Amino acid sequence: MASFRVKGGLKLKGEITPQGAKNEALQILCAVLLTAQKVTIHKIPNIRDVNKLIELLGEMGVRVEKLGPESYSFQADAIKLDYLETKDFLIKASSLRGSVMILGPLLARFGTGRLSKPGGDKIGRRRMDTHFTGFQKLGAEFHYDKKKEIYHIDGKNLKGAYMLLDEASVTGTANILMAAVMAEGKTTIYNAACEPYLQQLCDMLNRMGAKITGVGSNLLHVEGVKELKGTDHTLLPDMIEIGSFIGMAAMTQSEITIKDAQIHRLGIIPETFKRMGIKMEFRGDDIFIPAQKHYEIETFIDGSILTIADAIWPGFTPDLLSIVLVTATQAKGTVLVHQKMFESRLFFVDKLIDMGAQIILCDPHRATVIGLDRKYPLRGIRMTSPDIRAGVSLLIAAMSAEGTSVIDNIEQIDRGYQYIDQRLNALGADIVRVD
Ligand SMILES: CC(=O)N[C@H]1[C@@H](OP(=O)(O)OP(=O)(O)OC[C@H]2O[C@@H](n3ccc(=O)[nH]c3=O)[C@H](O)[C@@H]2O)O[C@H](CO)[C@@H](O)[C@@H]1O
Ligand SMILES: C=C(OP(=O)(O)O)C(=O)O
Repeated sequence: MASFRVKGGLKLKGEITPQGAKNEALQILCAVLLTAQKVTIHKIPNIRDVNKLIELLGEMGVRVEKLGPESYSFQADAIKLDYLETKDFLIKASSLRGSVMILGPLLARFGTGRLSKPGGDKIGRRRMDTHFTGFQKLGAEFHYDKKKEIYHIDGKNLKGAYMLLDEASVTGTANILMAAVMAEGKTTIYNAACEPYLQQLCDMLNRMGAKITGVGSNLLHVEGVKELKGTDHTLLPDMIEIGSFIGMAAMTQSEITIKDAQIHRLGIIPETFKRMGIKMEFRGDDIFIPAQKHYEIETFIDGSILTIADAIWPGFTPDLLSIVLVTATQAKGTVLVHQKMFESRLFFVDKLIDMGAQIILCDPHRATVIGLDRKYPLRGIRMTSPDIRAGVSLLIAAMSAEGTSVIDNIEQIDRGYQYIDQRLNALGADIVRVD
């Protein structure tokens, strides 16, 4: 288990370029299974989850070629379906959440898929019903081996269907969409998730020959085609990394420019940080955050305490609520953070409380943060990172704190943030990786 030793109280200065988006990468990488032709992908981040998925694709028979530091080509012209029956496959596939999205493409192209319980953050229940109900609507048969915890999905000759998803699941929508693109006839997916990464997936599939309309809305229409061809795709900048850098700049009183942020695809994210009093300027496609001694959380118009809650896109992404929460600890004012989607994602606040933050955990979904307005700095402590976003929130807390902190279990952070220690040290941070 590796750790970060973080010297607090340092101000950062300079430019940082966001990595390619983790959660988009996981969808796009699974989509390479949909064609026997070559697919080239650019801006692939060098992070644990993505590397694991690339390795898994390689084991499945996909020919993987590294073309440059962030570019790869993939060719799925010799998939070894018998590998899906091995223990090695089940173990590797279950080590990350994103692997669940190999099921849709496998079903579409080969009429069969297998998976053991997918991994990912332990942040509450993470059900998969939406995925399987969608596959069943297309005519596939689903079987769950309870003893071995293996999901089986089988079905040749999928047929297009109308479906109203029981929840706008991100990976569920991607999975069903990829299963539907080669189903016979017309599929309609209502209550689809529509975040930018899904829009990117739709655009990529359309370039491969799919016929999807309604992109960007929660009503997708798919006209099935016989086969798909190769394409080139470039990932968006990671919006969760961008949000993390905004929070980090405010907490550490740093002057940072986030380069090439594709601001028009960030939805409500910049506005939400602005409501916390954080000043930022859009300079072309860069976000300039000046060093700011104080930032004051707005209230609602009637003077009541601001609530920041997650919601499906175009609402505020749940993956940034932990960052909002830590950033509020040194703001002036009070905010109620309401994590509606996941029930175990706020428990990391006990570490922030140990550091001196004023937080009341109201229940598993809600925490009230009373900002200290920098009257008292947080204190450096030793702590463990429970999940990817809490991990980065603790890193931000440690960077702003007085003294030195140690963060254990940084494998969680490495799941989704590329060379984060080196990139932040280049701006003036002091983070040492201890193995
Ligand atoms: C690999 C990947 O892409 N992971 C992301 C993906 O996970 P993932 O696709 O697994 O998450 P889902 O969108 O399926 O659902 C997330 C949670 O929200 C609940 N839910 C979802 C939709 C809804 O309308 N109502 C509702 O309550 C679900 O029951 C679940 O507990 O989307 C999540 C929600 O943005 C993000 O946190 C994850 O980072
Ligand atoms: C929850 C997340 O990831 P995963 O779905 O891979 O666990 C995340 O990226 O914040």
